[in-house]
Amino acid sequence: MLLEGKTVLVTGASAGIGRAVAIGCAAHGANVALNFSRDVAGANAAVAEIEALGRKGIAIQGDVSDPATATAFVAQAVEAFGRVDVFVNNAGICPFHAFLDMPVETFERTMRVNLHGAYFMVQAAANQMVKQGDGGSIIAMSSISALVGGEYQTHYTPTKAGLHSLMQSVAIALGKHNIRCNSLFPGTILTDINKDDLADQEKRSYMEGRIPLGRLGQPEDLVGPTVFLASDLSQYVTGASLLVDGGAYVNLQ
Ligand SMILES: NC(=O)C1=CN([C@@H]2O[C@H](COP(=O)(O)OP(=O)(O)OC[C@H]3O[C@@H](n4cnc5c(N)ncnc54)[C@H](O)[C@@H]3O)[C@@H](O)[C@H]2O)C=CC1
Ligand SMILES: C[C@H](O)[C@@H]1OC(=O)[C@H](O)[C@@H]1O
Repeated sequence: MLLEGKTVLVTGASAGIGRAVAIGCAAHGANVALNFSRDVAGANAAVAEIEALGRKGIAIQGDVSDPATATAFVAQAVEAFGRVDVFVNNAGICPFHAFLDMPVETFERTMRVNLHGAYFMVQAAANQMVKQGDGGSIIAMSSISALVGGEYQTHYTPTKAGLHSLMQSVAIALGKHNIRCNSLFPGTILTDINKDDLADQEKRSYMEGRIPLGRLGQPEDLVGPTVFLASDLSQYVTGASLLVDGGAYVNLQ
């Protein structure tokens, strides 16, 4: 088991990629603390799946845009499991909207959830890992959107580039503590975040056609890459990023 005995924390884990990754880490031996914002039923169902795998799970409610959520999440996870080995910053929103009339509130909310929230979560997890004194792994669910733009994502893509940049800088700041910090760059993964956008069949077919592996991603496609970065298999990997996009990024023509 690659994550036997490790404690993994995942934000935004009641649904989608976060939920798949939380359950996937448990399948590889970890106990998992889940942050969630509103979906109590989804969070409890994920904990039940983790427990069915013979691992411990705990769901802790909190809006990541509030910096106080970060310290509370880490403190409650430590109270439950004693330590933090792996922190996965996953929570995120992408309310698609045109650039020219982007509401200030939509812009600011996206920044606060995706980037400000990540900053304080990563800081809280890192402080706990430093206190423990034996290293750790921090993983940011960035995006292919860190590298390329989106017409209706002008508020979102900068947060994903920012997350990747944050991982690069904290990889330097935390290397002396043997805390590794890396980004995952998912392509288009079928979740609630893009359900409405991909309800447009023409757009969905276009997106599928861009992917050399011939399909859109599923949340479970992120489990292997996350477990790799969480585990000692990647012990010399830090400040890195990994595309998980079926090849979409390299497909110019
Ligand atoms: N689905 C996709 O195509 C891609 C998704 N991503 C990223 O993956 C991450 C997960 O997204 P998905 O699973 O696709 O979407 P999702 O909408 O299914 O999941 C997002 C999760 O974040 C939680 N969340 C939202 N705001 C929150 C807040 N203020 N506090 C705490 N939790 C909050 C939601 O409750 C939900 O559990 C996001 O950061 C997203 O940007 C990156 C690349 C592609
Ligand atoms: C929500 C989008 O479908 C998704 O989010 C990302 O980060 C990807 O680039 C996709 O555009």
